[in-house]
Amino acid sequence: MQVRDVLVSAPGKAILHGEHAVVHGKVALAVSLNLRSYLCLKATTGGNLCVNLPNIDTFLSWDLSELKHVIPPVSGRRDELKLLDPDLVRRLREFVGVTNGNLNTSQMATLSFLYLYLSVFGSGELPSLTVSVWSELPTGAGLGSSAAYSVCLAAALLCASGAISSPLNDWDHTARWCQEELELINSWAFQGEMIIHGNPSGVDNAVGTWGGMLRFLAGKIIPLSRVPLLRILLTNTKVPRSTKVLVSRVKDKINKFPSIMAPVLDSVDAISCTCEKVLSEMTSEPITGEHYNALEELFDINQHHLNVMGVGHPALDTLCRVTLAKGLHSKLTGAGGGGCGITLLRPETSSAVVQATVQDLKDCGFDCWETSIGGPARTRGRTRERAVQMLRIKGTVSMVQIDINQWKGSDSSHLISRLMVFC
Ligand SMILES: Nc1ncnc2c1ncn2[C@@H]1O[C@H](COP(=O)(O)OP(=O)(O)OP(=O)(O)O)[C@@H](O)[C@H]1O
Ligand SMILES: C[C@@](O)(CCO)CC(=O)[O-]
Ligand SMILES: [Mg+2]
Repeated sequence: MQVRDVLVSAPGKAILHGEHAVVHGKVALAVSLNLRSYLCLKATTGGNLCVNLPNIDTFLSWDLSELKHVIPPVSGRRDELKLLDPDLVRRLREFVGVTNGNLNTSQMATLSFLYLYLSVFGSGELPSLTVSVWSELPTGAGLGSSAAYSVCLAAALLCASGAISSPLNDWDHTARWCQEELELINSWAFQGEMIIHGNPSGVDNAVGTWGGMLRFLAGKIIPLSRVPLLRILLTNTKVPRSTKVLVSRVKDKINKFPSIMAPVLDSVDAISCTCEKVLSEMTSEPITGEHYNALEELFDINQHHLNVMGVGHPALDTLCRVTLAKGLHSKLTGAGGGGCGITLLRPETSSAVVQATVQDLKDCGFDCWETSIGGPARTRGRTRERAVQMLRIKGTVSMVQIDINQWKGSDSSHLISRLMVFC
């Protein structure tokens, strides 16, 4: 089978409000980050499937003749993408040698890769490929690394199989797919997330696919086009955690104390809706200190709720305390239990205060960096450099032209060069 070489990229995300509650049908607000994952897929002739995942030290190769036996006898192309094919999952778990018990980092990534590969190509001839994924995102830290990985896999495999087009745009050296193709990528990425998370809401893969800021409610995705550009600090406490474990911990708590937890989830829902309203006001009227006061208070209230849900961590408490000492407000982002937190910076926050806060957080052993989220949706009518920069911020899943020279001088050139080592 003839497949095309593909290089794709998808962004990570930060959740402003609604993590965990969104799994239980409440509103979440999430936004893409200018940190991305990159995937290079190359057709080969060796009759095998190779995967290189340098972020998690995983380098594997299988004979296609062995892999063919994993495909269930009645497997065909599935249009219902809301559930996993249990037979294929069971066979793959046997194939990777984990029939029961939890999968480790490498096994989860491998299983979701093989699941998507066999689902996309399983009804025809299996192509010989090398797939390499490299990410700027910390793995398993709350910034949507699993979703960016799944979105890249879905986009590249669908594109290589011819199920979606491979549009390329000379103007900014990236290309995006049409709405229908993005929906297909998103639903396949959701399958990858199901293998990694167990019970994902779908918010992370939606941001990885569409980028920008989204309101997500029970699978319904509403892009928020009118949002202000916000300065934030992202802090990685470096405490390892697993989204799957944390999501199931919250579920257990809800089952144990339904009447106590239901109002907490309702309150988080109201926080997301209130935040959305404040953000919208900030684009339609002059921004005042009151807007920032409200955003800060919403961070504080939500952080308390997340502690009540049992997904806090002493390192996250430290983050909140250290930033508050400088007058800044923080909350965890993503699944919590460690991982990353987000700190809101006000327009008047001086660079001296930012630098001192970053230093204090680094002194706690954390990684910390300033970035921005939100901002206007348009990327047209800008210089190429500005467009590339905006794309990294707004960041839909996109196809990237493989000619590295064209990226010289852009932020991404060194990343793509590193990725090419594996291609
Ligand atoms: N660059 C990568 N290469 C291979 N696998 C990855 C990569 N990034 C993430 N993964 C897979 O995703 C898993 C981490 O997913 P998890 O959902 O726990 O964290 P996250 O997505 O970073 O955080 P959150 O879901 O809170 O946003 C890893 O154990 C690994 O299996
Ligand atoms: C914790 C969670 O709400 C967000 C993880 O980034 C899980 C999910 O929505 O799938
Ligand atoms: Mg995840």
